[in-house]
Amino acid sequence: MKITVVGAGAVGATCADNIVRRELAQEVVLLDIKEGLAEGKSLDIFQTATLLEFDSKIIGSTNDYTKTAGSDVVVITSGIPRKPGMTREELIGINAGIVKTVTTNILEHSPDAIVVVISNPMDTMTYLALQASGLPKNRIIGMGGILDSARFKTYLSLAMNVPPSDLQATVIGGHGDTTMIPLTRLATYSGTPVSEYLSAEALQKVAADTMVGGATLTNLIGTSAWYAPGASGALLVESIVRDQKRIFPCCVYLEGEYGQSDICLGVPVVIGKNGWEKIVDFKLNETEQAAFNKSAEAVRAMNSVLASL
Ligand SMILES: NC(=O)c1ccc[n+]([C@@H]2O[C@H](COP(=O)([O-])OP(=O)(O)OC[C@H]3O[C@@H](n4cnc5c(N)ncnc54)[C@H](O)[C@@H]3O)[C@@H](O)[C@H]2O)c1
Ligand SMILES: O=C(O)C[C@H](O)C(=O)O
Repeated sequence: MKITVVGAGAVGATCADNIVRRELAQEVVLLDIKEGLAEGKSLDIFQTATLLEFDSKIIGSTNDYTKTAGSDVVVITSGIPRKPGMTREELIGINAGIVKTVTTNILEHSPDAIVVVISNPMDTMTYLALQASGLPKNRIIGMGGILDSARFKTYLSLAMNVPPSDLQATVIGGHGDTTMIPLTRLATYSGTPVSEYLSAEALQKVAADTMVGGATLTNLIGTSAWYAPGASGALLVESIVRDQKRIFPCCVYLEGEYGQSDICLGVPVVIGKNGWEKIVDFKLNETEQAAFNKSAEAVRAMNSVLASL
């Protein structure tokens, strides 16, 4: 198994680090356009092999795509992150060009790869990667919902004072401050609805905190987050390379599912060796479906900007 991570910045390097620690591939390639960055970070990460006892090799490359040839999975993290006060959507102008070029370069050398898109605005970048590549829809997966769901569980855990790993909670819709939909109705604490532990107001606050989870971190750090994003990317890759068939909310191309078409948006999917293999129907109620439709409207408006770039 061979995995490439494009972008050796904060998210890309953290994702690659998680991938080798979990031994998801014999070979991992970290690639960046900035001279020396990917080589340096890869060497640093590989020097932890004897300390952390993993048996995956990682090498770096400055924009030499021949090194990525034959990759089974490629994770795209290249692109600028937002600064405090910005939305993810404001990154479209610069990141669209980067994601398009990277997708083309990658597929030239790894035509069979499954592509995971992390660069923001992620829903639109996933749609762009699908269009630019012409790949079958199942091989393009946007990562955002896994991260947003992890944040949802974190805020629930803090509010309820219970371990995050005992919580099941999912965020669907777009990966944007106003477009994501934390499904509070379906969240459980080991099978029991969380509404039995939290008041409606408390649950509302958890949902609101989740939606601005990325912005909160960006304001605190000065740039956007990377530990949880990198780990989320690696978890998605793990389900692909180990064919685990885990159900994660991911950004995938919809053709009528959840009432939407010709759009990439976050819905629960089964992830396995073929990429996203099946869309799971959560049977949304009227309010949730209305929120999903509104989210789709916003993402569709952003997708339409692509034509003018
Ligand atoms: N989807 C998510 O859940 C999620 C989570 C966190 C961050 N992000 C997004 O991920 C992206 C990366 O964030 P970051 O914090 O790692 O930023 P960063 O600035 O630390 O790293 C980005 C890297 O991309 C590289 N790069 C730029 N153009 C390139 C090209 N053409 N080819 C190869 N490499 C190129 C840069 O040199 C840089 O090292 C941002 O767009 C950010 O918004 C998404
Ligand atoms: O918040 C951001 O801009 C980065 C990322 O999408 C996140 O949610 O952490």
